[in-house]
Amino acid sequence: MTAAGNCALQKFNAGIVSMCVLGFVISCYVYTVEVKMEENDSYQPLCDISEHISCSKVFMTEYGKGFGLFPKDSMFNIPNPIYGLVFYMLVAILSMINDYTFSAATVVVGIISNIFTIYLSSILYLYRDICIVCISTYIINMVITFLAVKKIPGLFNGGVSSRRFRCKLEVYGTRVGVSTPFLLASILKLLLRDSDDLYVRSGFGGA
Ligand SMILES: C/C(=C\C[C@@]12O[C@]1(C)C(=O)c1ccccc1C2=O)CCC[C@H](C)CCC[C@H](C)CCCC(C)C
Repeated sequence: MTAAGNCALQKFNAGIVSMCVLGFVISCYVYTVEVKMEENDSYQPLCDISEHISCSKVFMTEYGKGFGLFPKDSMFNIPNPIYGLVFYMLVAILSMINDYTFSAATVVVGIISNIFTIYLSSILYLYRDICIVCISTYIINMVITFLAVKKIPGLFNGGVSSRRFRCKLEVYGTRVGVSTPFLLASILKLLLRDSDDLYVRSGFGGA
């Protein structure tokens, strides 16, 4: 059976790629919030809901750049969401290659991302902060790793899982593939327009 005809693989790939798109969009959002916060002190992002449910509280700490692991002048001391963008792009590419080595690599990268999740959530706990966008990326990383592990048996011919899946997702798969860039663009536009409103409002407050 060819990889393309294996519906189990298609299902897992569609799942992983969807999670990567979601993670990519969230990372874009986090990055725009960080940029706007640096431009304007009174900017209030949508993810700041209350004192303890706040995203901006941790973005501006030393852990918001290079995960707080690198010295200030290091070239790795870049905003965490940039790492996120590279990570989700990498996982999406790796997962679409239905080869044992690349699938194993997806699992390894997924496990590394879960180690970062444990580290970052312990920092959220120390700050007694609930950062919704951060926690969403933790859940996404867990789902990606779970799907990447489940995909492995489907790589082998006559894998146990392949018989159970009928190719219902073939249509869904192509539809997602075509519309994803458009969906992504409209979500981003919506998010940016919303935060611009807040930006203007808070700007008027100060003027
Ligand atoms: C938006 C994002 C994570 C959110 C957040 O990082 C944010 C924004 C942050 O400021 C923060 C502050 C304090 C505590 C927690 C947080 C976070 O939660 C992306 C994660 C993606 C994932 C966790 C990346 C996995 C890392 C790769 C495997 C690459 C590592 C590369 C190494 C060279 C460092």
